[in-house]
Amino acid sequence: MSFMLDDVGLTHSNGFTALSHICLSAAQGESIALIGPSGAGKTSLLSAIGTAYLPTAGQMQVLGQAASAQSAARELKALRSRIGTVHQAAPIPLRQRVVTAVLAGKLGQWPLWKALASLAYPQDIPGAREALARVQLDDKLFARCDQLSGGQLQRVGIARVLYQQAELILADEPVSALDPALSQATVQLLVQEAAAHNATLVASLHAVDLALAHFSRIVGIRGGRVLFDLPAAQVAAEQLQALYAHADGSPMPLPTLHSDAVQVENATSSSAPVQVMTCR
Ligand SMILES: Nc1ncnc2c1ncn2[C@@H]1O[C@H](COP(=O)(O)OP(=O)(O)OP(=O)(O)O)[C@@H](O)[C@H]1O
Repeated sequence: MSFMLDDVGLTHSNGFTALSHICLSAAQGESIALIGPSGAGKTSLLSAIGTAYLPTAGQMQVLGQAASAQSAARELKALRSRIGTVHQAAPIPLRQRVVTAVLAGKLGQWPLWKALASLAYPQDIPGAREALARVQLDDKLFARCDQLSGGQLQRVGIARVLYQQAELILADEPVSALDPALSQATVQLLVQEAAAHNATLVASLHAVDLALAHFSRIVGIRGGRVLFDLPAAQVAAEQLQALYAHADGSPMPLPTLHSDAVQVENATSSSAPVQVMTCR
């Protein structure tokens, strides 16, 4: 088991409940796409699984460890070093060199002396070059991050996670700054790399066609709840209409969906509403 959330809720410090009654688990090596409208709770769910926000209700286990507000800081730090996160906007200091930003993926795994030394002089230049080559950015090895485009910076964030060789990869809109061709190639790369290293991958995506084309399992999130959790081949037009419908139930134009996998344009809305999944 890679992670298991049992009736998890997350209420932020301002009192807003972003997640409720989430029951979700994944076997090690699974690839899961999270889809859902803006504000549905996808980032909150990824943050909870990555232990950046700890659940305020329910139980959670990640990589064999219970993770809660009661967990020791040392245990959480060790756990986080096994989790790689690709952010929508990579949290990379812009004055940093690309090589240093990539090597930062292993700072949590290296002994303190090596981590500090690497900040002064990169400790594994061949490793960083190899990770950058996988996202076609090896020519930028010694460039400063503030000399890169937003899309290139996003790929540096992906190279960092590939270099980290994380057991669990959480990717929050990992291709939001990339053009369609590069988005396709980058999602494919993430899925392939995760599979090659038996890492679990959970990625939130607004591009439903990319999710359906590259991931075997699709989880639909809406209003902080899991609306459906299905093999990609079983995701039908009704599920997508319910997921992206306006609050009053009227259908909303679906986000990017060009794939032949789901013929949503021709779909008629099902009269049976899609039910929110309950834990048991
Ligand atoms: N730190 C926070 N404090 C308070 N509320 C928050 C916080 N983070 C997120 N929220 C709220 O939780 C809800 C879910 O946000 P979240 O970012 O998880 O959605 P999302 O599905 O990732 O959206 P998007 O697709 O637009 O990125 C939103 O209403 C948001 O305003």
